[in-house]
Amino acid sequence: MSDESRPTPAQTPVAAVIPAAGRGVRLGPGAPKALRALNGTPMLIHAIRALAASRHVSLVIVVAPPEGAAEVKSLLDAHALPERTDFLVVPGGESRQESVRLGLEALPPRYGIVLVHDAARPLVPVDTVDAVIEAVRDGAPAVVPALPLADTVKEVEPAAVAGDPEPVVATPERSRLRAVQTPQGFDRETLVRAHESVTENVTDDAGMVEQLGVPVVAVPGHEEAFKVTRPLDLVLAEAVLARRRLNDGF
Ligand SMILES: Nc1ccn([C@@H]2O[C@H](COP(=O)(O)OP(=O)(O)OP(=O)(O)O)[C@@H](O)[C@H]2O)c(=O)n1
Ligand SMILES: C[C@](O)(CO)[C@H](O)COP(=O)(O)O
Repeated sequence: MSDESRPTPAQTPVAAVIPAAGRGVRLGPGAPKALRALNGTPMLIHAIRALAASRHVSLVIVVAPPEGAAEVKSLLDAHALPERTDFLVVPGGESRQESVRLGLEALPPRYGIVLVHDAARPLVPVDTVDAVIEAVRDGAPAVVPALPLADTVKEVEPAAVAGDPEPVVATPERSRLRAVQTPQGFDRETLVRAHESVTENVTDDAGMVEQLGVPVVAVPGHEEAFKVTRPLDLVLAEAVLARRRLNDGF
């Protein structure tokens, strides 16, 4: 692409990949986590709406449970979603990492900025999404939303048997630690390179970019962007939705 036809950072199209192929084992028995309801609407639909609420996001790629792509397509057809956003559904893989990679493989060439957002973080506010996009547009190759910790964190020697006492080996300085959320935002080339070259198991996409030696920056996250992981998180998510309804006056 010549310099003249290359989009400026402010024009670079933004796509979001939403990995939604996990089972949700920690949530307990039931449908795949992303398809479970929050106030009557599937968690995945909340997450899609949260990303599509950003006027910068013009494509959302949903990575569905491997056998559930048709069901997810029907769900998208059955729920009101912004008309200015395009949607694609692809089947996911065995791990989050593989699901994100499969989502990236479906990404059309014109998208230069990619967000990766857990379906399990259905309530992320649009201001957080936009803050991540803005930091990438300002030149950061990888951006994570992050919050300071409320708890003191200990590093332990993990017990061989769950529940056994674990020797504490270190106490990292809490003021330097952050709990990292999604959406994480990337310059497309950087994220694709990370997924092509990093094979170790990592728990987030920014961790893969760090392994390339590329800098990652953190911007303020939001307490409502928490991850629905265990049953108590469902209670909290429904309480947040109830509070939003009250605040919105309906
Ligand atoms: N093979 C997988 C595993 C996870 N995910 C997605 O990655 C996100 C974060 O994962 P997590 O919250 O751990 O979800 P699960 O893997 O479903 O949870 P659990 O570990 O309790 O089974 C979720 O949106 C989940 O659907 C995915 O797309 N493909
Ligand atoms: C990507 C993530 O949400 C950042 O906090 C998190 O690492 C996902 O971890 P999980 O164990 O796969 O839920």
